[in-house]
Amino acid sequence: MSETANAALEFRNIDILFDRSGRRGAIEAALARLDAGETREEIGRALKVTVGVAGASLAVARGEISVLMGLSGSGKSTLLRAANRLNRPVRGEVRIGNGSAWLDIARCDADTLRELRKTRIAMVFQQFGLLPWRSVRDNVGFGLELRGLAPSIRREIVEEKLALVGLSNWADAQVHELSGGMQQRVGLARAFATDADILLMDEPFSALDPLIRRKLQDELMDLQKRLKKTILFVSHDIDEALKIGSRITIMREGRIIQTGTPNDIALRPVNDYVAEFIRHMNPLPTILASTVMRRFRDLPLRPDGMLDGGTIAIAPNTMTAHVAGQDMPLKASKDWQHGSLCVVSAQMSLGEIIALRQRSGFPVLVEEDGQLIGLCDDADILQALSGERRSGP
Ligand SMILES: Nc1ncnc2c1ncn2[C@@H]1O[C@H](COP(=O)(O)OP(=O)(O)OP(=O)(O)O)[C@@H](O)[C@H]1O
Repeated sequence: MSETANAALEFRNIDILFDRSGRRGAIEAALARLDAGETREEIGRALKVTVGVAGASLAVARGEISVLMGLSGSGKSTLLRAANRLNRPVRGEVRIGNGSAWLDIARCDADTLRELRKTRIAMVFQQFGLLPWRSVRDNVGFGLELRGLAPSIRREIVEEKLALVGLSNWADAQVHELSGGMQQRVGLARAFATDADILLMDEPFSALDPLIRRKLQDELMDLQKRLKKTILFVSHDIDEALKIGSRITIMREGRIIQTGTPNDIALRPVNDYVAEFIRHMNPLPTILASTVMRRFRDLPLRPDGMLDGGTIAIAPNTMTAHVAGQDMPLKASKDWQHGSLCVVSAQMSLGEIIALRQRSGFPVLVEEDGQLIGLCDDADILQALSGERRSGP
């Protein structure tokens, strides 16, 4: 299946320009300069037109969390806001699946747009966007009220969404009585209450302190496993992006520089700009066992026919290993007990591998499709942490 066939939302060659000159024809003139290869800065200086986004194409797959990453001013929010036409592209399409057809949000009529915003696309803002004089319950039900749903139906939906975000006991509180983290949960519950299949999240956690922020990231990922929404998420924090994103898009000066899975971005940055972002990341949740490990096929053979892994020798055929002076069975489980070897999936994160290595006291073995394929020992872990990673199969 092509990438776009499974897309719930798709940006195609989007240009978003802001005219500060007030002159007729300024946007057209800016587009002509853009096509001629002028930079955002040159166009801004010559015409007083800001290039918010240029030539951006991105397919957001159904059920994924797609993160837009970049420095301040790189165009993340501007692109996100094109998804519900808070910003209208001057060129390009914003396609949303509508039954078996596609709808262009950039060009649809006002009634269709209103309907899309009410039922299909919900937004969660950094500053929560709550109504402080209303109760938690009334904030969550606000969108439903606008849609004219009867109070009894509203109440039922609101209770359900409050339970989802763990705020059932706070339904009657005023939002100003809640902490920042709780207020953002109200924002989430409000977005879920609309039943929208697409959520736009503009730095929703960046106003929160780091602990609460991490907790809400975890909660969002848990909720997402159950709800399977299509989420477009803006962040300027590489660790957040790598943690929650199924795919990450790096933007610079209005343009998309690279889109890929966290592992792709971390291991195969397309240029120095992306590599610079990666240099500042925390690799623990992102780097996978398949990247950290030494592959069995690269290990030397000992005279007794076992694979020589340094502190451990392995006989994959008989599923045994010789380590710390004893023969031990290899068991395919990530459950650890001190003194037993662990076999983990190739998809396990470096953070988890380190924990297992510490707890078991032995190198961690890696399997894929039921076959043992490699091992991670201290030297492999240190190498991964130092940024020198083995890549490719
Ligand atoms: N409504 C607007 N009118 C004029 N210029 C705008 C408008 N919205 C965005 N811009 C400009 O477009 C560019 C991209 O801004 P945008 O807010 O999308 O960046 P960002 O990557 O989201 O940054 P941040 O992380 O600081 O929010 C900036 O130069 C900004 O000044």
